[in-house]
Amino acid sequence: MRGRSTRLIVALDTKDTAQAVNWRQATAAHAGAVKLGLEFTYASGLEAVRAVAGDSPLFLDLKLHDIPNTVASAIGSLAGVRPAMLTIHASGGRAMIAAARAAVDATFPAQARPLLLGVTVLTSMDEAGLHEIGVPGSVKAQVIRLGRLAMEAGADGLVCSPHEITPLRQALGEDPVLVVPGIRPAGSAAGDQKRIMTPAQARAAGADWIVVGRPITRAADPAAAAAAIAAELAA
Ligand SMILES: O=c1ccn([C@@H]2O[C@H](COP(=O)(O)O)[C@@H](O)[C@H]2O)c(=O)[nH]1
Repeated sequence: MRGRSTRLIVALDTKDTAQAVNWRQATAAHAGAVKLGLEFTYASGLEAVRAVAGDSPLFLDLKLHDIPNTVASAIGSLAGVRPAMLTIHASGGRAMIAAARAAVDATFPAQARPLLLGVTVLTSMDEAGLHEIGVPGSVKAQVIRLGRLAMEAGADGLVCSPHEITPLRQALGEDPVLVVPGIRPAGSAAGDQKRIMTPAQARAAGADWIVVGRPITRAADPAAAAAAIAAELAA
């Protein structure tokens, strides 16, 4: 068991600003950060992202994936958003990750620099899905391959499923910050997620952060759902 605690990020996946603010306020006592991603940002823009995040640390999950120059320029456009974490796809390759690293360092002052996280294999993919896109072997091997590449090229951490926390720690040690979606409290629907665990299982494996969306935001009482997950993490 690692000495680090596991904190909750609530994924505010909606197009609606008022709804996102409601969820943030309802869950703030139980969450360490909020996630805003493609759905909200495309619908409402970066100014709304900043406004919704308010005082909460912001996990800006835009999963950038393009040529190095374009990714670096996109990061340069995020100065006013002040994220605490931002994501790129590790499959964009070494040069893209290195360009993202340089852009983060150039864009943000040291004391307000977001963690740069490499998304490894999406938690909605299983081995069959991976083979279909031409990647042979296991999900675990691909996550370790991309995780190692991302860390070598300058990432601060990785996005992975709970199933790869232990293999990543064995391969890369304690340095990478591991942000872990694919979390489902016992009894909640998996939906499109393929590689899932409960909050307690992800904590036991050593997640730094878990990312939870629909089990909270689609619950009849989002505040109670977030409180239950926070209690599971603290138990
Ligand atoms: O591999 C990944 C990377 C990011 N996500 C994001 O996490 C949340 C999960 O939401 P749920 O509703 O709890 O499934 C969502 O915002 C994804 O974009 C991920 O699931 N998997």
